[in-house]
Amino acid sequence: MRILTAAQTRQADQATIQEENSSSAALMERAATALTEWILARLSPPEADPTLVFCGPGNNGGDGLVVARQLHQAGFTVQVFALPAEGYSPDFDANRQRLPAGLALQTLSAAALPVIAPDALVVDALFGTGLSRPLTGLAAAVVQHLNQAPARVVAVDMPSGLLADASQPAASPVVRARHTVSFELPKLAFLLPQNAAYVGRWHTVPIGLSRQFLAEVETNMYFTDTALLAGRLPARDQFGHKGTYGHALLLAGSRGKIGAAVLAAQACLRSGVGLLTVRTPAVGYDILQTSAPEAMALTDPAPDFLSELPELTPYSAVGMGPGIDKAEETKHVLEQLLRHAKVPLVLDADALNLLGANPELLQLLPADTILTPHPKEFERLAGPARDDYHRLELLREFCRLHRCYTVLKGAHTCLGTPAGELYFNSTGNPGMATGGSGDVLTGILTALRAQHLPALDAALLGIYAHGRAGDLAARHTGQAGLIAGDLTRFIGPALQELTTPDTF
Ligand SMILES: NC(=O)C1=CN([C@@H]2O[C@H](COP(=O)(O)OP(=O)(O)OC[C@H]3O[C@@H](n4cnc5c(N)ncnc54)[C@H](O)[C@@H]3O)[C@@H](O)[C@H]2O)[C@@H](O)CC1
Ligand SMILES: Nc1ncnc2c1ncn2[C@@H]1O[C@H](COP(=O)(O)OP(=O)(O)O)[C@@H](O)[C@H]1O
Ligand SMILES: [K+]
Repeated sequence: MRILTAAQTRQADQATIQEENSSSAALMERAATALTEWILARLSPPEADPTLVFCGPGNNGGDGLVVARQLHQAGFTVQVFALPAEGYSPDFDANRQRLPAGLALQTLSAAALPVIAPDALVVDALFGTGLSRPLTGLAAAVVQHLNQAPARVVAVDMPSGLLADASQPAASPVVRARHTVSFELPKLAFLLPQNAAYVGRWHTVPIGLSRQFLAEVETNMYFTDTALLAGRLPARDQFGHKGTYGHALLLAGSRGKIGAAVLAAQACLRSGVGLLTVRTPAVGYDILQTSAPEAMALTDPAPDFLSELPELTPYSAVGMGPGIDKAEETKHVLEQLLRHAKVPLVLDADALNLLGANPELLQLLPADTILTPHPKEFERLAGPARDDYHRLELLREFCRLHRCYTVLKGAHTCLGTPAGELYFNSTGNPGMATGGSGDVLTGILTALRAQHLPALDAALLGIYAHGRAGDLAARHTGQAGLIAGDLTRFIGPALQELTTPDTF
């Protein structure tokens, strides 16, 4: 699905209203009803007693008024408050009129902010996508009051004070929500680690925005879901043989880190590759042959680290990095690889650190190479970022400049493309924050590239399947108990879910 800016979200509302020949009040009623239902599905009136709804002067506040009315009608003990303002949006005013007699709208004042009991439910409907400047005065005081209260906060559309798609002004307070319930699509702000403390757990509820608008709106940001992946992974050919599915080469491992080579090898084998050869230093020979007997071992003459690039002609893709070292000889191997490879490359870990330490090598990067840095490795490649938004700018620029696909790993791994698109991943869990998870991803990506998938398809499918394998594995192990080797068992089922079914 697409990720829209705040301005595009307003356009989506307008397009929907026009297409349906309805009104903004009708859309507000629908959006707020979806939110009320979200609450009703989770809490009964005694579990949210009292419920305090805080409304701002715009349509976010209007949503709050509708939610207050509906929860009151559903038997909740509701109190509803509004910020004083010179003017309120027309739909706010209309919904103020619709408040039932037993539910008076109270105007907030700095001198008498309402007491919030620990077991209260707070609905934050102060500001949404219309926030236009930093919060000051009473609005800022109310946000701070909510943040000091021990109660659970559900934010409507956005935690108030947070911008949907740009960095926060430093001194502006932001509501720290337990849950943020947004309409139809996630906002960019939800996907960035720096906002996690404000957004809490985020959810989207469908409100029937125009399908046509959402399919056609120009954007370069996407949230990767199964719809976006449909048709990208072909079913296996009935008469396919091991030659059909490519021959991958992994350059991996050093003394003490042969495990990284094993993990990448097992992941590669589980991702459908026809043949796999693994080049490790000599110390890795017995280990690899024992723990991944399906792979061919091609050992380097050096005992402890990679020192020579093997002949590349047999291979249809090469992955380099898991567990290698930053030895001068290994840098030479990387340089030779970049100069001579005629097949797709995947670079990870110390291959990236070697690139960062020797930026002249970046000029040799073949087009469509996939790089898989975590944020620290990315910093070594592209320099320090001021914040998460700036890091995305650096990512776009880096991919454009080097015509590469860069997988910036994290909770919502972000794939940058040479065309300037950003794809945020939707699968995975914190159980995957464990040594070796990244090695598994390199194995998957190398296998998909070896099978002749285009770089974009391989990266999108590989990142998604890696996270999905983590989600499937965690059902058995729990998040804390998950280790990288568990991921390899579930890559097959994850890829199977994404495989294009045979149609009649
Ligand atoms: N598709 C959607 O996303 C829908 C969105 N709706 C709601 O509409 C909201 C957007 O409504 P609006 O555009 O009216 O915007 P908001 O209600 O988010 O805020 C705008 C109001 O706040 C004031 N304001 C902005 N920054 C301020 C500041 N720093 N200090 C004090 N006042 C400030 C503005 O003057 C204006 O009155 C969404 O967040 C959502 O809750 C729904 O009602 C309908 C569907
Ligand atoms: N909180 C999380 N939620 C989802 N995925 C995560 C989370 N933490 C880590 N991951 C995933 O686990 C992998 C970790 O890779 P990396 O940092 O290279 O680890 P290593 O070098 O130990 O293999 C990445 O693909 C990342 O996206
Ligand atoms: K809000």
